[in-house]
Amino acid sequence: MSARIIDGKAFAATVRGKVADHVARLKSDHGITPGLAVVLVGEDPASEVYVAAKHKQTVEVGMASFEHKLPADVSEADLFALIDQLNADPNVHGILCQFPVPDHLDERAVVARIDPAKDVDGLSVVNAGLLASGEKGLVSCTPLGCLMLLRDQIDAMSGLDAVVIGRSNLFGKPMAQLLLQENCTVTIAHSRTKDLAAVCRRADILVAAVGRAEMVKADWVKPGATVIDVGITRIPHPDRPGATKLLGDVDFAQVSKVAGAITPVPGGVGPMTIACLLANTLTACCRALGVTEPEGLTA
Ligand SMILES: NC(=O)C1=CN([C@@H]2O[C@H](COP(=O)(O)OP(=O)(O)OC[C@H]3O[C@@H](n4cnc5c(N)ncnc54)[C@H](OP(=O)(O)O)[C@@H]3O)[C@@H](O)[C@H]2O)C=CC1
Ligand SMILES: Nc1nc(=O)c2c([nH]1)NC[C@@H]1CN(c3ccc(C(=O)N[C@@H](CCC(=O)O)C(=O)O)cc3)C=[N+]21
Repeated sequence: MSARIIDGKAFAATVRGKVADHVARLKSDHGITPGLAVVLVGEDPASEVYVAAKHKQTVEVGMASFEHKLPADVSEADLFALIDQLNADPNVHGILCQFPVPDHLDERAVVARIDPAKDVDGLSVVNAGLLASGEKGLVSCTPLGCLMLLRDQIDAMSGLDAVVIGRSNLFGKPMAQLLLQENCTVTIAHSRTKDLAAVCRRADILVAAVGRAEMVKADWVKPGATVIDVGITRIPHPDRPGATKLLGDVDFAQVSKVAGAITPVPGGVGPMTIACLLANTLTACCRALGVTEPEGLTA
């Protein structure tokens, strides 16, 4: 048997379509255009590509996009001055600082400077705490995207065994909280987990977010399980000199023979991340205005 391939690219397009409809309504009913500010420090080529994609998609759904590129040696004080200005700007509803930032800057301090109401990455202590308490906040984009894919795939998540490999603040922890909210029995695995393969084999829902190419093998996967591959490793392309290729954390060729459903890399979780960034910006804008939030775009 071979697994159903979950088309994250197509699903992300429908999410962006919903966002665009709501943006149009906000404009016509309230004269408001939601705005997203993206801050990029330095010249990391991968980050440049992501930031360009975010800008393009933000404009496509009818939102305002504000890009701020700062030199790699920018001082913390200058970066904070920009964030303060964006926090105070009524045309900016969402703020994202692309990570990684250069070593002399502290990511936690950067996140802490962003107004939690505009923290569309959901990384602030306030938003992490709201999620853990089951209250309404802004949820990190990649786990939110995975949740949307899972809700679409699985009729009843309640009572299922879910295993998340990875415990980062950006992904693993919020993903586990969301699965818990769906009444899954959740295990968070990490680099110190004993017999990871056996832990994974229990999972009805297996989510891998490590960053080790193709580490999840077919005999780690329960037959019929839903497998979500978050990991992204960029390697030199085997056939095309100079080009690169993306690999996930899951050995797709083998695991897709065992799983019930699986996300590919690319074209799975990745496109959902940017779609959810736009969804979060719209949500933040609706909350700032005190108008009804769109349905189906939040946790
Ligand atoms: N598709 C998308 O939109 C996105 C993709 N990503 C990708 O997801 C991956 C994870 O990202 P992120 O969470 O930020 O990464 P981190 O490096 O912050 O976290 C990686 C996690 O994997 C765990 N880990 C490392 N080695 C092993 C191992 N051998 N066995 C089990 N667990 C292990 C670590 O455990 P420990 O805590 O013990 O060190 C850690 O919790 C990356 O490849 C990243 O590129 C990330 C964000 C968005
Ligand atoms: N503050 C912050 N928030 C983030 O959410 C954040 C970040 N920093 N730094 C880097 C990671 C990574 N990330 C991705 C976004 C889109 C794709 C994506 O669109 N991937 C496509 C393909 C992209 C390609 O071909 O290069 C796919 O998987 O199909 C992947 C990864 C967001 N991140």
